Amino acid sequence: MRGRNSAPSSPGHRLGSGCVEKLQLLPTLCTIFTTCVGMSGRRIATAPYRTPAVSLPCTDCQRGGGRKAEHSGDITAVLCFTAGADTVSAGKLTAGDVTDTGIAALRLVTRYLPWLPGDFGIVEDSFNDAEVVPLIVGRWRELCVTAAPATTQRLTNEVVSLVVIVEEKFTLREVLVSFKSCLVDNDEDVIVEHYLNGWKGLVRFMNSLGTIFSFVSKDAVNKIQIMENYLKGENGERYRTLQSMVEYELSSDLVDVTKRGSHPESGCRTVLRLHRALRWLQLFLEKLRTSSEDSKTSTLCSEAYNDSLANYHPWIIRKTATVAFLALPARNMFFEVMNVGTAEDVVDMLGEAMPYVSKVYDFTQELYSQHNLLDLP
Ligand SMILES: CCCCCCCC/C=C\CCCCCCCC(=O)N[C@@H](COP(=O)(O)O)[C@H](O)/C=C/CCCCCCCCCCCCC
Repeated sequence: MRGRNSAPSSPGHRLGSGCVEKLQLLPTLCTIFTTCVGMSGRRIATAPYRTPAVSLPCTDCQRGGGRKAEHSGDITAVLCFTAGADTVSAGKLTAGDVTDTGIAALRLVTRYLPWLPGDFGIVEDSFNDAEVVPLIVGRWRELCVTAAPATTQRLTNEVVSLVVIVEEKFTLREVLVSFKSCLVDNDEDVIVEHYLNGWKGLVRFMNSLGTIFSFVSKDAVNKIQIMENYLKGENGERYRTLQSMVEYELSSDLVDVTKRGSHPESGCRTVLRLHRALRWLQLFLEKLRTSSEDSKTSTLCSEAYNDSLANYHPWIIRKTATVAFLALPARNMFFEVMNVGTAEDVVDMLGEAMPYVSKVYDFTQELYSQHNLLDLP
């Protein structure tokens, strides 16, 4: 388990080779299968981690009451624990931090700390690699750290820290704002940080649809994390915009151009993967916007996928994605999760958002095309 000062690692690093990553699709396929045929005993809810409000007394910062109002409303909460180590810094938390010890502690907490809001029995299910990664990329806060109420001492001698991570409900508006604000210099450049924020918002949306898409969000989170590591690194300034990133990486020979070699996770390559996914998003959102009330989101999503991302994915991923799309909620429910208002409001907001998403896509496409980067391995 990592402590406060340990460096974050991407899930990809921990998994090792691509083969291992592909193997990880098997549990997803099983989940999809059991969900679809109703054999799992519990269907995946559309918003499994939502709780109505947070009212955590924080004996460390003493701000429990003050934050109560701030956090009222629909939220997503996840508990994480460190055993015998210093507090897990929220910003440094990765899936690797959640161990069997954490799960055991969670069981104890749900039994002994009745003041914790929400149904954490459900959250417990999310304590595995596939689930925790997406949940930590949202906008969350450390609410209650260390020195939890006396009852904590009944947990176990080992558990010394309790971190409560709260994620606010997704709203399409924040994604719109991110994609809008990432365009600079008369739409001639894209700020990487805001671009990633847009993706983080989308990943949160996807997470709220249930665990079935965790294999997708895991990959997206991995790529977001790679880019954030560059931004935080010593050459972070070079990664501030897409233009500067491309210029820097190409001029410093940091891109594997023909086959994967010494730079398998270059910024250029990583953004290219997200960029291709942005095309899918563009097509999907446009289909959603112009769809009729009885349109099937799974069909819209599938069509958008087949016309974009599918061209770059191997058979196993295409099949897995296609089956997962079947679990997408109906159009009205889908719109509801966007948290914008009525269906008309969603359509209006999509109309407002689309030009920005398109501008970001077009700019990136042009930049990559100019530098022959559209086929990076
Ligand atoms: C405003 C709300 C409406 C739309 C909400 C959409 C939310 C979508 C959020 C994230 C989209 C996922 C982005 C996926 C990035 C995939 C990048 C990629 O192609 N990766 C593959 C190649 O990477 P390397 O191996 O070369 O490093 C990787 O192999 C992919 C693995 C995962 C499968 C990706 C399937 C993509 C399906 C996209 C549809 C998501 C469905 C969400 C439904 C709302």
